[in-house]
Amino acid sequence: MSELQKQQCEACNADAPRLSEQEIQTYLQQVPGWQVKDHDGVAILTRQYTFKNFAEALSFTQKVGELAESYQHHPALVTEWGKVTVDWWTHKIKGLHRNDFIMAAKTDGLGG
Ligand SMILES: C[C@H](O)[C@H](O)[C@H]1CNC2=NC(N)=NC(=O)C2=N1
Repeated sequence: MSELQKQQCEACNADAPRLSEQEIQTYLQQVPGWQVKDHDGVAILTRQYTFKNFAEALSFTQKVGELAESYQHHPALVTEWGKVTVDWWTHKIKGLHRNDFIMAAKTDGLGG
């Protein structure tokens, strides 16, 4: 299990600072497969997982949903045939917080 996977999300409020570009680059190295994309000026951490069929993609989506509920930190999820796209960001700060990288590492731990 990676260091990020073991960490807990801390409560994040609107005053929490967004990660700097340098911090983002450092954290990205710890979650191979994840990328940062820009959505209307908001940085989002994204990854696609592939599966054999729709049922497996849906089952993984459900697991990510349960993880999200347990941490009260919620991603955008797109489920397609053989594919799930997971986007993490922190709505309250309109950008990336360390929590998003922790959740990305925990998502990888679900065995997608
Ligand atoms: C009250 C509740 O905990 C907040 O609105 C949470 C819900 N889930 C969340 N999920 C994410 N990804 N970012 C947030 O800022 C966020 N806020």
